[in-house]
Amino acid sequence: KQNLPPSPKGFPVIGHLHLLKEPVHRCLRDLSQSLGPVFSLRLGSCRAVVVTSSSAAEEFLSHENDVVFANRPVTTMYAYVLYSNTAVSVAPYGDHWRNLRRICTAEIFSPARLRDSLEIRRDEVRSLLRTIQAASSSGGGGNNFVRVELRPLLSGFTLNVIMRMVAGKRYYGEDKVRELISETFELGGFTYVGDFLPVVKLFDFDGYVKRAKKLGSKLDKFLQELLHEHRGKTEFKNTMITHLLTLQESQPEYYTDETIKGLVLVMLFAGSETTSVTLEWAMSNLLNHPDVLAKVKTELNNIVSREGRLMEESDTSTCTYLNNVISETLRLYPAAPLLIPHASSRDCKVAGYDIPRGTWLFINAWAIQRDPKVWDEPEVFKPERFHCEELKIQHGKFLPFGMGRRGCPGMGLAQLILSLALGSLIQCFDWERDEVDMAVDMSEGKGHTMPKAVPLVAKCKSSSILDNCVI
Ligand code: HEM
Repeated sequence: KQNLPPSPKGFPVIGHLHLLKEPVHRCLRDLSQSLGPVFSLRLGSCRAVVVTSSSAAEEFLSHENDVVFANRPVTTMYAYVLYSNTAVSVAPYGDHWRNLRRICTAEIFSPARLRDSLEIRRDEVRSLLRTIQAASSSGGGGNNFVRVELRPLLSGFTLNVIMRMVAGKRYYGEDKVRELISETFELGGFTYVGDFLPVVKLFDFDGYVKRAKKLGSKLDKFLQELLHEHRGKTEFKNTMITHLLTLQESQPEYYTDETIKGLVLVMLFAGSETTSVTLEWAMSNLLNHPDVLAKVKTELNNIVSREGRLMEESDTSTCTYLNNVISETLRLYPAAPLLIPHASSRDCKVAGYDIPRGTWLFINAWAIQRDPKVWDEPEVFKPERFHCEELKIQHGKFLPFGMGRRGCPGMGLAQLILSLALGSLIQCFDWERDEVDMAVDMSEGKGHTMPKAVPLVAKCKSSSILDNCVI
């Protein structure tokens, strides 16, 4: 008798699992065109609701319902990798999660902690610029444009920023962390078929459970070593781990080893690839829109270069057009197109529908941010639209960092990294497409963070500012 959201025709046992094709956000948007902005799917034994309109998103994640949907689905992968689903990104809503979020707000992302780590971000951006400068001079220097493969540079850069903030170490060139992170992404936390069809998990036909267990113990070993190093040595000052270990001494019940390891892992998983993928999309957009690129350069010349210096983090709030470019990139290419799935903790009624307890909730941010009912020329890259400050705070319409209680706590840090890195790349180099007459391919590849299908290769040469400034 329940009034459930509409649903397509499904099969016994598998329900609608067969309908999900990569890229899933596109496939769900297509389904919404016939089923409407709120529809439900049966994924094996799990029920899911998919939301594709800004008003419905706001209703699901608004004050009243936000608390009901503040849970996360429980998955096999995070049971092994994120300490029995207890790390901040996957923990069920409740006291433990609230405590983790409090630690994030007060001890990791507070303005004071971000100020403490400013030098790290500055240093890593300079190191990225030096690498590109070296490549451009080895290509003949002067007026010659040289080819640069940006993906490995950008992903190395963001991983180093996060690793240094967390553990005081650079990891560029060392493959251990990268391998562990990419194996985790490969196993895919919310897409394992065994979480929907328990029989698959029970017999572990594809060896997934075995791999997840093995990966969990490799990650734990790596993290325990990091904690051990930090306990033994005084050279690690001002890292997230030393800070949390100091707090552990006075409040051991809150800051257990497991809590600290879980926080470190989540920072690495949630913070590095999301940011590097966004930088790659932003550069790709700019190469396809040389007029926009020129406008960003002019803004940077007017605010920074005319003072004969390189961009600093303190400039990021003043460079509004640059920030609009980043917002427009996140609108068209959100690194978490379906956010992270939420789950309902009790039966509720939303948008006129009955939603049973335990329902998975997918908010299709990618589709909402391209909805022609909300956005003028939604498929066009137009940073000017963000001149209107209001757009950034209309939660249900622009939600690349999610919204409500489970919204991204790293948003401020991500914006600092994105703005400083993108601004510095544009200030210090002139950029053009690898093949001048051919647009950069903007198709989406496979993966949770919606990476580009074709890694970005661009051409660049040093700007005149580098003649006067030492990086
Ligand atoms: C461009 C960069 C980033 C994007 C687009 C992004 C986006 C998101 C989104 C969409 C969510 C889920 C929100 C929801 O479920 O409603 C999320 C959660 C989260 N993000 Fe980010 N994020 C970024 C960078 C970062 C960084 C740099 C960090 C930390 C170093 C971080 C840490 C987290 C954590 C811990 C959560 C889980 C929150 C919870 O479940 O309570 N993110 N992020």
